[in-house]
Amino acid sequence: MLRIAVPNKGSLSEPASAMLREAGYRQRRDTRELVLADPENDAEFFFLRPRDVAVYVGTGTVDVGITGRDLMLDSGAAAMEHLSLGFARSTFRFAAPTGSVTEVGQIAGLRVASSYTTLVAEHLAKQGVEPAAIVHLDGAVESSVQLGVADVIADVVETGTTLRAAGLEVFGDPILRSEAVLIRRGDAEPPAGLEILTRRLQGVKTAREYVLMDYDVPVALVDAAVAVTPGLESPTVSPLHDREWAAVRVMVPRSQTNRVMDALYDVGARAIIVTSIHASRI
Ligand SMILES: Nc1ncnc2c1ncn2[C@@H]1O[C@H](COP(=O)(O)OP(=O)(O)OP(=O)(O)O)[C@@H](O)[C@H]1O
Ligand SMILES: O=P(O)(O)OC[C@H]1O[C@H](OP(=O)(O)OP(=O)(O)O)[C@H](O)[C@@H]1O
Ligand SMILES: [Mg+2]
Repeated sequence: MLRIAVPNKGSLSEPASAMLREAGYRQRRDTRELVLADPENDAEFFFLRPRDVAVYVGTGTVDVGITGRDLMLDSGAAAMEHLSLGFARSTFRFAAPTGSVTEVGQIAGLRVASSYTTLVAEHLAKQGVEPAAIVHLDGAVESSVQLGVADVIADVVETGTTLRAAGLEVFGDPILRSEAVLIRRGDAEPPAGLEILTRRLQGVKTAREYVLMDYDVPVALVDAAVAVTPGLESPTVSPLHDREWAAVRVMVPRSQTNRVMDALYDVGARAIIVTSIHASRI
C-alpha cells in the first residue's frame, strides 16, 4: 500500500486532488476527511498541511507526497523531488518599495520578511550578503514593509498583482522557480508502487500538455509537414483512398496549437483537426 501525502488546504490542495482524481485515484469529498483508503489502487491518502508534507516524507512516515518545490526546499527535510507536476507555478523573489532597492547586495544591513526564511537565509549566505534580520511571517508578507517590520520581502510571485497593490517591485534574479512536485524520501530506495503512480501522473501531465493533431497532406509534402510536427517519437502516416494524399496523426504541445496549424497550412496540409487527449500512457 503506497502512502501518499496530499495538501489539505491552500492553493495546492484542489489541483493536487484534481490531478490524482484524473489519474484514477479516489479522492475525498469532504474537506474534513484526513485519511482516505483507496484499496483498489493499493494507495492510502493522508491530507496534511502543505508545509508539513515534506517533513512526513523525509521521516518516512509516508512514502511520497505532493507539495511545492519552494515548500520542500524551505523545510530542510530529507526529501527529494521525484516528478514535477506542472501546476502552482510561481517564482520566489525579493521585492521592495518601488525604486528603493535595486540589487541583492543592498540587502546587507536591512530587514527581510518572508514565509520561507530558510530559503532566504541560504540564498543570501550564498551571495555573501548579511541582512540585519530575517523576519518570519506566516502570510500577507507584502504588508510587512508598510507596517514597519521589514525593509524588503522575499515572497511567492505569480502575476505580481499583490506586490503592485502593496507598492512593491521585484529586484534581482528570481531566487527560485517553483511548481507543485511529487516528492519522495531522499536517502532511500523508491518505495514499491511508486512506478505506477509516476506513470499515471506523467500520463495526466502529457494529456494536459499535448493535443492530438490530424491532417491530410499530399504524399510529396509529407516530409515537409512532418518536419513541422515531429511528434514525441514519430508521427503516424497512413495512406488515404486518394493515393496522392496521406493522413498524419501526431501529438503537438497544446501551447503551440495555432502556430503549428498555420505552419502546416502553409506547407500544404489541409483538413487539420485538433482533439484533446483524455488520458495517456507514454
Ligand atoms: N498565487 C500563487 N500562484 C501560484 N502558486 C502559488 C501562489 N501562491 C502560493 N503558491 C504556491 O503554493 C504553495 C504554497 O501553498 P500554501 O497552501 O502553503 O500557501 P497558500 O496557497 O498561500 O495558502 P495559505 O497562505 O492560505 O495557507 C507554494 O508552493 C507556492 O509557490
Ligand atoms: O503575484 P500574485 O498573482 O499576486 O500571487 C502571489 C501571492 O499569492 C500568494 O498569496 P496568498 O493569496 O496565498 O496569501 P498569503 O500571502 O496570505 O499566503 C503569495 O503568497 C503571494 O502573496
Ligand atoms: Mg499564501
